[in-house]
Amino acid sequence: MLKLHPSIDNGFPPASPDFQGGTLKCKCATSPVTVAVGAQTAHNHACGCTKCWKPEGAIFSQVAVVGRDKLSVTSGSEKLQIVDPSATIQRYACKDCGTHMYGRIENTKHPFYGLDFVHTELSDETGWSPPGFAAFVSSVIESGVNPDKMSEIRTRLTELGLPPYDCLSPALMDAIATHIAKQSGALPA
Ligand SMILES: N[C@@H](CCC(=O)N[C@@H](CS)C(=O)NCC(=O)O)C(=O)O
Ligand SMILES: [Zn+2]
Ligand SMILES: [Zn+2]
Repeated sequence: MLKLHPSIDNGFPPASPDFQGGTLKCKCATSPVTVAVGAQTAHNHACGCTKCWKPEGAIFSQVAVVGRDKLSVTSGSEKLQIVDPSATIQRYACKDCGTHMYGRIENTKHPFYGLDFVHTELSDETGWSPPGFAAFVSSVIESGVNPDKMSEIRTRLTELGLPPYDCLSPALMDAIATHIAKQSGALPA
């Protein structure tokens, strides 16, 4: 069976109503970095891009967003370093185990400013919002996936209930374009 991501391959439970978040923990056996997320996440999805963190053996990342005011590093902050300071999303990774603990956008004009990116499978809690689509699917080829596998990958994603897109979902692409049009004046603010 094709393996996409350990939290996705066997299906996933629905979100728990009134779920209030949990604690993300890196993979270090001792002194792990911990991050408290104090709310349910939104827009959870599979991402095939080369920049998003993937667990061992996965070809997709699973990534969701939460308000930056709901996220705090609760231990091991000294082990965090920004993977690529020039990227739009500044991904804070544990320098010992490589796990990305959160991604933050500092550009206040960015459509997603105010949201942090998190991988909720790093938490032991259940009840997080499940993934709803797959983004940047064609990008898995950039990580070395054989292009001949793409049809099988898209079929499997669809079967799992994750419509595959080669950028973000239409709803998110529309939201980004609307934000940009309001900034440029093409649409009334
Ligand atoms: N094809 C590129 C796509 C990278 C990309 O654009 N990733 C998206 C989804 S995470 C993004 O918003 N990136 C912003 C960033 O990485 O800062 C790759 O796989 O590296
Ligand atoms: Zn670690
Ligand atoms: Zn990505």
